[in-house]
Amino acid sequence: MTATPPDVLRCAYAELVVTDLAASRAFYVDVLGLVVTHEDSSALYLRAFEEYLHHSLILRKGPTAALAVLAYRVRSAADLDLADAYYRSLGCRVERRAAGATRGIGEAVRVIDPLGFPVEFFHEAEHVERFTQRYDVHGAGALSRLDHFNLDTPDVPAARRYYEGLGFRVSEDIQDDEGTVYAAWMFRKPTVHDVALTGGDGPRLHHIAFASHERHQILHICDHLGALRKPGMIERGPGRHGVSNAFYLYVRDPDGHRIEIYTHDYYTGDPDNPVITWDVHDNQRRDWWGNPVVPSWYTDASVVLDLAGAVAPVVARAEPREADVTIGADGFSFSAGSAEFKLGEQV
Ligand SMILES: O=C1C=CC(S(=O)(=O)O)=CC1(O)O
Ligand SMILES: [Ca+2]
Ligand SMILES: [Fe+2]
Repeated sequence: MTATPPDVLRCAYAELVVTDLAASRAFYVDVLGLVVTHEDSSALYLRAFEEYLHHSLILRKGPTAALAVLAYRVRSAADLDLADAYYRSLGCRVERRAAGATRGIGEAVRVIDPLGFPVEFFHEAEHVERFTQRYDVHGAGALSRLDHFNLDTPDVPAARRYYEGLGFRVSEDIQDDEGTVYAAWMFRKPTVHDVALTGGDGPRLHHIAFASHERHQILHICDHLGALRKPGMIERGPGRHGVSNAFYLYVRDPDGHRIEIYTHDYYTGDPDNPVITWDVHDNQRRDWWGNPVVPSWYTDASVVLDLAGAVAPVVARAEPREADVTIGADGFSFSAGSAEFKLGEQV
């Protein structure tokens, strides 16, 4: 009999290993405006303005830039035993962590999931001041909350089945007419996604996304990076996504970790929420305006650690790669079903 999965509420925090804590602090606090809940010589605990749990991002100093853990909040403490049994039934490495093993987080279950990612499930967490209306401390680029994780994984259908087993539903995906699946977006909270599965060499972290309330906050972050003479930290965008319809920006932190800033997408909470499937050749799927996707967006991602802190081996994607097959918003462009042809940069 299949074990009962934990009741996942949402993506809740990530821990990134960074090689220069001061440089990272300058980026995440001074440019992105995240609030410092706690800091010491080895780590920064950060949150966005609408968040009242201790943190949604930990930056920990270390020798190799990597993802240390992705954490999902579960509905109750009872879900920790369900998580423990569920992952043991899947044959995964499982660790129980006492309250406080991670500052601000209660008892937790940490696993290496079937896709090779370090994932934690927790319920209890320390509450701190929620800065929703502390407009006196919001900067012009204020971020409201953590929105999603995007994961590079070689076999998207297998990853989709694994997350469906956890009760996640698909909101959108990208396929071709041979049935190859290039990416899928899946949710527990009623938005487009808590996790996106991007077909690629993995396990690797493609990005972590924070939501802002307005497009002007995204534009301010771009202007701020320009003022710092650091436009190279802007990797892709600003623009309007086809998938999710969110206004977006991708930036690269001092270690190359990718962070997306993402304005609100759309509500997905009804049981009959329609799934949107995009053709991989539709040049509006990744950018509604048909702008090319920079090659680094397809190639670069952060390695992940195992429970002992070693870098996990990366498995190459066997299926076709999106950047190789599409002439959509990644190079030469045409809109699905139309003769319009727009020359872009060839990948
Ligand atoms: O959050 C996202 C929503 C949409 C897209 S896409 O580039 O429009 O496919 C990418 C993304 O996964 O980062
Ligand atoms: Ca651009
Ligand atoms: Fe994203």
